Amino acid sequence: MPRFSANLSMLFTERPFLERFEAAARAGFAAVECQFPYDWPADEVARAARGAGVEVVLFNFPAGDWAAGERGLGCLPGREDEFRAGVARALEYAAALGCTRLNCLAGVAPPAADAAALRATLIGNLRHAVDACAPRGIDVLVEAINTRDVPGFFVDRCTLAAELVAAAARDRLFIQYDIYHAQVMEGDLARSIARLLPHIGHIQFADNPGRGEPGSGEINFPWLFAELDRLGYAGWVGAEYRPRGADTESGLGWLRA
Ligand SMILES: O=C(O)[C@@H](O)C(=O)CO
Ligand SMILES: [Mg+2]
Repeated sequence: MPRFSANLSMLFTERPFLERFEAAARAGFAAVECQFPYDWPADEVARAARGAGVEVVLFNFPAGDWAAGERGLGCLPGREDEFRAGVARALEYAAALGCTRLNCLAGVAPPAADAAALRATLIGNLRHAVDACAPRGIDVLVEAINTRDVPGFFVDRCTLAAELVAAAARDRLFIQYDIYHAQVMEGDLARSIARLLPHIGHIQFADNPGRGEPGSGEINFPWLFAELDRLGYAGWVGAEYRPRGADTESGLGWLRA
């Protein structure tokens, strides 16, 4: 079985954030990840992870005004300074948490924006992020998000994420392969993972439809997890789903299968 991490932005949300680290450890996770740790002081997050004995394996760069509907800054012309300040802030947290993977969310394309300008902005920001992170031993990832859930998201397919990684031409820049988003937009999961494997730095999953735990939708996770082993994927696989039951624990049968 792959090495699983619990995404604390979606799992164990029945508890306050800083208590989720211990809950994940008790449930059997050796590692955790989250989307944004920035609402809590880095030293408090580090203390929670250390106290629970779990590794923090990934989080996102700051992604703009989330409450206002922004879903990332990477592709947005004119927001480069804000993106770069976010990289610096993420590096502060990564140092405190010992985290070596940071994910870049490209953002939602502004209406009538020039796609070439968005692409150039994203590539420039990815290069900046890698140039800032790589000397610290930190990988940068770019994640494709489905446009049914996030209409207009600029990087909507793993094939596009792969193309951007190639165009940026930087070491330590990888795809964050989210199985849920890939199933919604592209399907053909096993073959696309196999084809992109050398460029995948992290995998996340949820079932489809509904973004719930394995077994709540159409994806054959027992087979797919075994395929990740057969393919030799040695990275982390992040459980990033909405538990269907009253609490996270009741939906962890997949972890114990
Ligand atoms: O798939 C997702 O939604 C997350 O990985 C994320 O960070 C963007 O919300
Ligand atoms: Mg994801």
